[in-house]
Amino acid sequence: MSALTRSPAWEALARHRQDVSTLHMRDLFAADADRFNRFSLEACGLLFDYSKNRITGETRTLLLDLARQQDVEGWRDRMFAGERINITEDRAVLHTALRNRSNRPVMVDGQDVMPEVNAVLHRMERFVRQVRDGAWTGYTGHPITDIVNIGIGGSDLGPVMVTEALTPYLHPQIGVHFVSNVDGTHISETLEWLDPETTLFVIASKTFTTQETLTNAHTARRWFLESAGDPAHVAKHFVAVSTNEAEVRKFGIDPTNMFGFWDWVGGRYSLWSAIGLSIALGIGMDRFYELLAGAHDMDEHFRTAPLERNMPVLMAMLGVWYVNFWGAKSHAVLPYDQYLHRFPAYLQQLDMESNGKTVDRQGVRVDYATGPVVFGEPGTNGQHAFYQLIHQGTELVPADFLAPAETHNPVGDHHRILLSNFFAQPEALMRGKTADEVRAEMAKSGKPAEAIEPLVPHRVFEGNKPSNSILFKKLDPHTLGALIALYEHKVFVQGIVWSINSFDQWGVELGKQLAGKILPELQTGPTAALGHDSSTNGLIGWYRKHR
Ligand SMILES: O=P(O)(O)OC[C@H]1O[C@H](O)[C@H](O)[C@@H](O)[C@@H]1O
Repeated sequence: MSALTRSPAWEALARHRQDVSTLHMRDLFAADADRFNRFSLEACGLLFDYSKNRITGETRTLLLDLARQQDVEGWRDRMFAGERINITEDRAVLHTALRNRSNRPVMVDGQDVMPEVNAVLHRMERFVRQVRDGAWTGYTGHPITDIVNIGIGGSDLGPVMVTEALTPYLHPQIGVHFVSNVDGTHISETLEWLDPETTLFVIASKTFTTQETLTNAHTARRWFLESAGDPAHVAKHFVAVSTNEAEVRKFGIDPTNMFGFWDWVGGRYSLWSAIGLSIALGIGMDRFYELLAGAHDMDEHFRTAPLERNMPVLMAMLGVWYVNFWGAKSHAVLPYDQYLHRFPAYLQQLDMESNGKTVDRQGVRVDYATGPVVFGEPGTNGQHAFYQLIHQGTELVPADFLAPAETHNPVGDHHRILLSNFFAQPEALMRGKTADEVRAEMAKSGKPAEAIEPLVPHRVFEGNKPSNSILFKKLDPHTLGALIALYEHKVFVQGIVWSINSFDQWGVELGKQLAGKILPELQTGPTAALGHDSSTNGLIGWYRKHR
């Protein structure tokens, strides 16, 4: 047994789990009119209601005991202080420095990184202003009308999610597009509508060695040069965001057109760095600073609030409660805001790439579950698709519901209807419907009792399904920044509790290596020998015959 599962705080929670196994939230609410006040808090413009969880006051105390036992506060302070907590890559973890609007010095190896962070922000600011004002022109002298961000993973999901979320703030004359997939369809369909004379490509890659991104970038350059002819024009139409100047040069982008960042920024935490350039080009630098300020507010809350009132910590510990003590394998994120339609996809990388680990920081296999499968869709769409399983399936699926009080698009009754669903679903999940309630309801139809009875089990909802509700005034840059940082810190806290390193992603490598080996095999004739398992050989063989 691992030290964690033998630890006093863990064992106390395991015992407590038995004590509360028969409690129903319906009864907890009935017994305590003040439950909402006791289990909700507001910070950074977000209202976080966690009263619809299978918890009592004692559960919260015991969960926070576990957080303290695992030294969440110590690790948090070490992260903010720039210690090399990413031990497998020997790196600091400092995305918080990128949005450190207080400018308090942040030291890495004895040097304050804030002057460098601010210098890049200022360069971005100048460039963003030029492009948005039409002062930066293409090779024929026309202003830029379209930005294409080419990147993948952290160099795509953050920028695309934020740009979609902040659509109401986008420049009316500049379109922002994202190409990530190496499937030629993605770039072909994007370029189809664009004019090389007025298109600016942002090649976003921390390493500048990612196969998908470089393949797409080369295709974009070929497409551009078909019209522009002279490679000297590339300078007006291609900029790079990277930590790797040598590779940027090799690709043919002048370092004066490169925006840098640092190895202490993880890919999935990089939207706050120059990787956010496409966001800033879309919404403008002032709005980008508001996004950073929202995240910084959440950083300050996370850093200073006592654990009992600390939103990311509470959220994280509720996740631990379900994953480790109730056997939940998944977690749903359900934004009732169409602009947040890529938020679940973004969180999949943030959460699953960070905490999808089987060994602890010492390299020892863990004997407890780590990160859940994260999924989600905007409400109300999900309600008409997969909510059935959350309501009546055998799996326990804790869910986060998110919604703005105010909409950017006040058309007719839409927002009230949307919000009525946002309020109804968590209530329904919590309350459920008893057999007697089903009978009473069905009796109103005048059906005889013997016809009703066989149908009753199908219509019973057990209820007691946990959810968090997050409400905010309006989805603006500041609020979005706070919301993203909330989830970042949630994932961090969980990684600390599980004693894993949330900041590497070695799991991604094996597939990359094998793809590299297979690529040349796809170019050879149909009978060339293959050295894989019979399934992979069979699949490649079929492809060779049918291509
Ligand atoms: O920014 P890049 O170096 O191109 O990396 C892009 C992405 O690919 C990698 O495989 C990692 O799994 C991601 O964490 C990363 O964000």
